[in-house]
Amino acid sequence: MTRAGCSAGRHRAISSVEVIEVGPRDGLQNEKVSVPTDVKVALCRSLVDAGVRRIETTSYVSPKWVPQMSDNVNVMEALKDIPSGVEVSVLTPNLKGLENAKLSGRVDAVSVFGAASESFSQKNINCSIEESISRFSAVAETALGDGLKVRGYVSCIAACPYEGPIDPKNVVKVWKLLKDLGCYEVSLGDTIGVATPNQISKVIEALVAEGADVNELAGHYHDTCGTALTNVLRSLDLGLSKFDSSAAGLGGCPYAAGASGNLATEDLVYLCDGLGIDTGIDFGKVVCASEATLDVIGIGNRSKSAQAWQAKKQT
Ligand SMILES: CC(C)(COP(=O)([O-])OP(=O)([O-])OC[C@H]1O[C@@H](n2cnc3c(N)ncnc32)[C@H](O)[C@@H]1OP(=O)([O-])[O-])[C@@H](O)C(=O)NCCC(=O)NCCSC(=O)C[C@@](C)(O)CC(=O)[O-]
Repeated sequence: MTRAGCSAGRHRAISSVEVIEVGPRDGLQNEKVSVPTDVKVALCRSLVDAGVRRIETTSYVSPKWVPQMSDNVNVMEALKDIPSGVEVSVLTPNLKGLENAKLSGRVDAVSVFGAASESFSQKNINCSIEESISRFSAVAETALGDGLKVRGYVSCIAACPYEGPIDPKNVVKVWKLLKDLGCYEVSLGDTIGVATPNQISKVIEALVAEGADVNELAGHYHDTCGTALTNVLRSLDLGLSKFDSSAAGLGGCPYAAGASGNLATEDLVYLCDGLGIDTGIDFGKVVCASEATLDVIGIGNRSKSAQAWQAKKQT
């Protein structure tokens, strides 16, 4: 049976998936409980020990806007010795963020984060899309000149918490601008976690029609409506092999009310393991990696596969 807009079963041709662990940043930026620096650092280390090879450790944003990330300098100082084979990335919305990130000495890639919605751009980074691109341009030029990689995000690829549905054309517009700045990869954010697979297809197909290389796109799907994994499956069908996820399904966005956590890394790994797709990540180790963080926050693991694994372990 062929699904609309894609050939069924193409995911079987993908033999490995790159997991970009965003829990320490996207996961923790929105938690009400402030997580101590040493707990964040231990989370990052345990995730790397579980096999994570790309990790977004923190963000260099205004501490007034996102106080949960205000210990960025200390987090990065403690992570200086993360093995060189692990790509460490951080969010940098402007030159001030970039300059601070560079001081850490252990950042491989910086991420600029734009949106396909004007309202979200204003709420999230206090400027229009056009102004954000001009700021990102300065960040990208300096970062690339300093030998850093630059990653791009497009938020609200399917819907915006303030404007509702978003036309894929707006996603294409921002993707092009980010690509022109020199982003090696653009992460497609279903920021409020409402997209369904056909919407994801429309966005990816619109990008590919305008020349996007699927190897330079990543899926960043929140799981508010329980569709994140199905969106991964559809993305695999369409050739994507890079996905952002968050240990234990932590997360949300401070400027997207009601948005729940990211796709859980455990669920992504469980799916890939079942499909015979290599992630390099040990499922049991990644479940254990977030335990101390969850204890501090006072919540359980939000991943269904992790919950099942934990229940089985207790019997
Ligand atoms: C972008 C700004 C800084 C503009 O904020 P602003 O207030 O317009 O900036 P400003 O240039 O007017 O500066 C105001 C103050 O902020 C300081 N400042 C200025 N820049 C920095 C910086 N880099 N680091 C530290 N401090 C900074 C600056 O020094 C000044 O300090 P003051 O003089 O008042 O003491 C602000 O709006 C901000 O920090 N926003 C937070 C954005 C954020 O982190 N959002 C959540 C992440 S995005 C997301 O979750 C979506 C994503 C990526 O996951 C994908 C998806 O799911 O879709």
